[in-house]
Amino acid sequence: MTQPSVILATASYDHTIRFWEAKSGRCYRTIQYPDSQVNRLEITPDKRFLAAAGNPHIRLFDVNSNSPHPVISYDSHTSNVMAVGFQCDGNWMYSGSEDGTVKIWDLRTATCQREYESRAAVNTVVLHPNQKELISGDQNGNIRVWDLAANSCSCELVPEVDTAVRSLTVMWDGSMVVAANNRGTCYVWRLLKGTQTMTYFEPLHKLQAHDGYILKCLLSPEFCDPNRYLATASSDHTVKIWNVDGFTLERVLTGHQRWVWDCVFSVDGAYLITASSDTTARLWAMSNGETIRMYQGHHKATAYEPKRKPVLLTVTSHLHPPSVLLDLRRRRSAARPLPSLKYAGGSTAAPREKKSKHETRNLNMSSTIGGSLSVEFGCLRKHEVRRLSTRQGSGRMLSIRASVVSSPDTLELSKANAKQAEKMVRVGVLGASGYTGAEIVRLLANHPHFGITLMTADRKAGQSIGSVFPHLITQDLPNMVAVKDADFSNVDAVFCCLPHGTTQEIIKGLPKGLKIVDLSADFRLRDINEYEEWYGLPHKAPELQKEAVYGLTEVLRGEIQNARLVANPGCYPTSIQLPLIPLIKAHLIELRNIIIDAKSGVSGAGRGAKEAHLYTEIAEGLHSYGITKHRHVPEIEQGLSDASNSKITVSFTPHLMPMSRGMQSTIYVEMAPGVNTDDLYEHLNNTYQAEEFVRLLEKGVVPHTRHVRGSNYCLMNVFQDRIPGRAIIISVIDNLVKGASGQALQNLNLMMGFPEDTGLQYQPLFP
Ligand SMILES: NC(=O)C1=CN([C@@H]2O[C@H](COP(=O)(O)OP(=O)(O)OC[C@H]3O[C@@H](n4cnc5c(N)ncnc54)[C@H](OP(=O)(O)O)[C@@H]3O)[C@@H](O)[C@H]2O)C=CC1
Ligand SMILES: CC(=O)N[C@@H](CCC(=O)OP(=O)(O)O)C(=O)O
Repeated sequence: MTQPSVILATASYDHTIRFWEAKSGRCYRTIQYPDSQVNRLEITPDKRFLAAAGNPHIRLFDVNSNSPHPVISYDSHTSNVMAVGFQCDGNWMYSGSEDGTVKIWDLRTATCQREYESRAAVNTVVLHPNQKELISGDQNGNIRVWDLAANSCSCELVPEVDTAVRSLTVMWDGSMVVAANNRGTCYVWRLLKGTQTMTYFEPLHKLQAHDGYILKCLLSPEFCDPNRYLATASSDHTVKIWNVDGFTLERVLTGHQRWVWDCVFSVDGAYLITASSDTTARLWAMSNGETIRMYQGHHKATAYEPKRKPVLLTVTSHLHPPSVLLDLRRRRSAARPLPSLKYAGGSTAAPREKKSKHETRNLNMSSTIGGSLSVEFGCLRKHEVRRLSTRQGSGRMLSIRASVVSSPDTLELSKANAKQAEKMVRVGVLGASGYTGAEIVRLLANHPHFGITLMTADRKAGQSIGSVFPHLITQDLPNMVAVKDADFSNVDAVFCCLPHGTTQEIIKGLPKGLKIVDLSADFRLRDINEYEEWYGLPHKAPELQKEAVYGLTEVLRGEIQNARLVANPGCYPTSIQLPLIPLIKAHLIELRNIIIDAKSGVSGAGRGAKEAHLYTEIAEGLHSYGITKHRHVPEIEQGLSDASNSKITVSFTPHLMPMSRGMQSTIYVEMAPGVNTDDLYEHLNNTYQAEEFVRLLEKGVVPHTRHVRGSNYCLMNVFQDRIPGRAIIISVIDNLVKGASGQALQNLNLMMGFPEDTGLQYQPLFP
């Protein structure tokens, strides 16, 4: 699909996001956002995705698809997300929330890489065009500058004590910043480059722009130059356009019937789009201030919202008039503040000094760059760098500043520094003498933050890892001990690589503070009766089952991040659910007649000696087993049924292949009426294009197990069946990596707040 040159999207408290044809005013796509209001929209710099900030998620939608589902969700805020934006090359995303934090996210893995704690609800965040400083404004009236290189708060400004800062905007060339507040006032600072990376704020102007609240302020884009404008959208139903040269009023845009919440310039600055709680968005010509088009379709607040809460509209756009074919890398963000309950007579709504309309005041402020106090401006200026707490990853306090590399562009931890600065996560491997345990040891050999302090075995207790697995002889690790002799005082997290049936009691006995990834099947089935039926064993830890989170990373990332106990999926279920869940969620395939023909390497059965796994029984042939009765059936059906909200029954036949590792699932499905294999391909491609480990091959290319050997990848593809209306999906993984230890490590990375691919960047071993 070709990239649209015009993107205009709005969202509202009516729980929908709408895409509009800018010229005709037609709404051509509506996305439901069922579980929250949408506070804020932003388009990625490559214009492929739309970020929608809700409560408490940020979700990324594909601009070019018709999918109602997000491509990825960013889930660690705990309250309304009020601001979202992107680094200019789209390497990372930032956000601000009513939970009082500003976060930086790895776009692809959805992990929070940094967290800065403000002391009040964050209403607005902007990124300085130098890409090195985030500026946030909060409900208590504080403006804070977060120096990304130093990883600290480098400056605090309080233009008006206890008056919420609703919106911030930075000039495209980084020369000026404007803050707008609840009293209708704009504060303007000239930005000056300091001796190091730090920017200095020189008070420049105070503008009493509106009598009501200013809900959004926005400086015009680069291609407006040499004319420079400031737009201020207000609760007084108007938008005012100010000439930045002297801050004189250029024009007043009137027409909206209620509060104007948001506005955004077209790329060339010739148009402004506004969004109002009168449920309309409007396109205005900057040349004469007239409405050119109205966008109508949003509704009043839904039953979800408290009565009388205003309908809030937010807008984002990439409006490219055909004559303008310039790439705008520094397009300004379309930040939009939310209503606050404090508006209704709260402390922030103190009586205002009555001023003449349009009055501007040049306060002739001190030009001292490092001045500690500018009384005229009513603003405290702290040149002393203040260290507010910062966090690395989701929740891990970073106590040592030097542990962050100086390159704010990549925001990656310097491995060397991080090792020095941070405590290693001490990992226990229960069942290290088995296949999946040994695979964990192999993967952790290159992990910068995880170190093994404990390993257990049963028959092989007392032995060294090198004696049991000579390929791991180089690993300087403690000898394996029996579980009963294990000392967990030296352990932060555990991989449990034990046979099912033995695991529940062992995990129940572990110290409560440990993070646990269980590779066995003991906590995968939510329904304990189902576990007992399929595994023929009583469940020994039903209370723990309630807290266990199923660890299919790409599907349940948000839950996994916050989990203490993760039930790592089975290998067959991983290879099957990864392609089927997105297709089911998008209603692209029928829920009946799903037939799965799956093949596994023999290591899938573990290292224990069994007659059926002798070379003579396995070699030179194919061995079907567990027909209709395999214990992965309820696990597969649980995941697919969750995706469809209805009970799904599958036909699943596993086979043993004469190979040591690898797994292929060949899945036969019926497509929904009107759907073809291109639709399935497109949807899977969209779903997984931002994923590191799940990849759709080029059309027609067949996935083979030999192409994932030793790696954490899942490769898949879709083929047209000869029977009309049916499709064949092939998915391959390495059963010991993505099917077990690799996915387990991906999950523990998430649980400990590290990028989820840490220690997993092995390319497949081929041939
Ligand atoms: N192999 C695979 O591809 C996959 C496996 N899994 C699951 O991961 C878990 C581990 O599998 P895998 O590594 O293949 O199994 P293995 O049989 O290779 O290893 C089992 C491990 O558990 C130890 N162990 C066995 N019985 C006990 C016991 N009663 N108490 C304490 N420790 C015990 C063994 O010690 P010792 O060797 O000293 O006797 C060994 O370290 C299983 O639940 C399996 O179903 C999940 C996905 C894929
Ligand atoms: C080849 C082979 O025997 N494979 C195993 C599945 C491996 C796996 O994922 O087992 P868990 O569900 O116990 O974790 C089996 O079919 O039982």
